[in-house]
Amino acid sequence: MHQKSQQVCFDGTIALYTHTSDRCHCDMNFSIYLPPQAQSGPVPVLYFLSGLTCDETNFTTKSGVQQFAAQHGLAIVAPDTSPRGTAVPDEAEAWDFGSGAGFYVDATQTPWNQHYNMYSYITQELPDLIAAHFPVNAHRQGIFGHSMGGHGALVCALRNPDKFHSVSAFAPIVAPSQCPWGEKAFTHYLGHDRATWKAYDATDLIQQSTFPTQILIDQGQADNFLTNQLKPELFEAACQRAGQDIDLRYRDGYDHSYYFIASFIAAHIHHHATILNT
Ligand SMILES: N[C@@H](CCC(=O)N[C@@H](CS)C(=O)NCC(=O)O)C(=O)O
Repeated sequence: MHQKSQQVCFDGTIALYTHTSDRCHCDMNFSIYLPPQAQSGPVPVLYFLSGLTCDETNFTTKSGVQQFAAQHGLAIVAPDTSPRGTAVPDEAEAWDFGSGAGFYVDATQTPWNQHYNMYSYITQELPDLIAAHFPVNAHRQGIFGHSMGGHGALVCALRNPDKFHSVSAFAPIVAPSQCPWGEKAFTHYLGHDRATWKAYDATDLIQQSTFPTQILIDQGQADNFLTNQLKPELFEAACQRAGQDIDLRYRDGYDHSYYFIASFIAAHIHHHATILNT
């Protein structure tokens, strides 16, 4: 593991790292914010999964999360959104598939299956690496994300409630099997058999088992992707059928951007801190 940069921020540190991933068979990048409380002992850790076209720096530089992570004493880890590198297959002309669009699945189809193993990277390899090298309490982990990363956060949490105790999302893709972004990605990564998609679809998963703590979702009503890609109403209805506690907040006038995320990041950090710090 190699540290590429480190800077002081709100009396903690924000750093960028690269490491060789066993699961993705390439070098992977992540950022980690350690709050000031980490100087005197392990702190809870919150994973943030970004959306299409992003890398490990979008959330770190645009959301303003550090101020609130410092207040509540949470470490924040933001990984890249896909494997990358000259040996990693990509579709250079597509921004919604390949590099920057790993969709947080373990691909089963060639040529994607060798490197595009983001699900097991996020749920196993990365938390193990973070726990081994940083002052975090691996028994107090949460996860959240934006858009494709909101989908990733919901799936990772719903499938691993023993590992992730809190979950929230900004403008998540809640039903990837029922939207163009998800159908394109899943067809290539997972193949044409839609039965295999269910393990990566939050709206399917919530009908099998609920999550022990409330799911918080913020969604801008001026988001260009709301009606044809994100469809939060599908997840909300499935949660109601399953008896899942969900707080879906529609935000008048907000779009899909990091300005929207920055506007509501404080409430998301508070949500996670309330669960992880008790
Ligand atoms: N490239 C797309 C937009 C992609 C997009 O909105 N990506 C979101 C996540 S789904 C994002 O976070 N982009 C990076 C950024 O705003 O920093 C377009 O031109 O319509």
